[in-house]
Amino acid sequence: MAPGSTPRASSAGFVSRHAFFAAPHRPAAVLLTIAQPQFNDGREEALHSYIFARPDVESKLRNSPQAIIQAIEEFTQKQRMIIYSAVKIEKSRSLLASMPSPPKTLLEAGTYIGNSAIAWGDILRSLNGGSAEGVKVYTFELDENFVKIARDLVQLAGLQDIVTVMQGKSTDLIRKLQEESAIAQVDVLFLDHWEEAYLPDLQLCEELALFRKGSVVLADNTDYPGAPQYLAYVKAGGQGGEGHVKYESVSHDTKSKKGVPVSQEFSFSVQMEAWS
Ligand SMILES: C[S@@+](CC[C@H](N)C(=O)[O-])C[C@H]1O[C@@H](n2cnc3c(N)ncnc32)[C@H](O)[C@@H]1O
Repeated sequence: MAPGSTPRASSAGFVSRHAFFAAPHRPAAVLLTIAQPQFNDGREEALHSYIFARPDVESKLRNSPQAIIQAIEEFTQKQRMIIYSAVKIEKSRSLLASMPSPPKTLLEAGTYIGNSAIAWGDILRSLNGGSAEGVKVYTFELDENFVKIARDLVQLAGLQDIVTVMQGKSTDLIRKLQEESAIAQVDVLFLDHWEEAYLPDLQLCEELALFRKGSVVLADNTDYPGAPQYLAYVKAGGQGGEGHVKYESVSHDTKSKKGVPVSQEFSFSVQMEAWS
């Protein structure tokens, strides 16, 4: 999609997500070589139809998160989609598996069609010995059509007891969950919505004291489309000062299908007390 054009039914945030195409720090060569993401033009409904019309939907896909993720991946070979790729999921799986205690609560900002939410549900359940007890993934999405598709896929994956798809703005929903005491602590925060919201949502989790020592924050696309303020913040270790989270942060590079390097930022809250 050309910069400046609009999707069929625009999602809130679309324009600002694409504002980076005109960002002065982006070299022109990069602008020309990276295919621009397209979404909300009917491809999400096409994915839904593709999955549910498959002859093996009941025999192979039902209650099999990994088979569903693979089916989504197969569909994306024909139609590009703005999903967290299988290679990133596997990298994240290893990272979460290395946490000293298995993560039980994960917040995801940016559900889209539910691909990564299904992966998180599957990963957390398996890291907790195959049990759904106390394991929760809350995922947030602005677009009501995407929410419906994600809920259907989560249900197909048999993860509805673990994964809750919530419609609305991530900031409002994080606050709501905390106010309703649905969450007291967050083991993993995954940021995969519009990049300008990464830092405000991270700081909201800090303000609400949702992190513990050892909580992990994963952020996708920190280099492109790019979340420069967020990156600067976590790379500096956080804002500093008494009561604030101190982060240690490392970038992981993977390559997109077209060979374009894309970066994820894995940040660990290593200290919750005063620091200087
Ligand atoms: C890159 S996609 C997420 C991909 C998804 N994690 C996956 O792997 O399938 C980003 C999604 O974030 C949603 N979004 C953007 N800003 C948001 C916000 N502030 N709150 C909730 N959802 C948001 C968009 O509508 C879009 O569907």
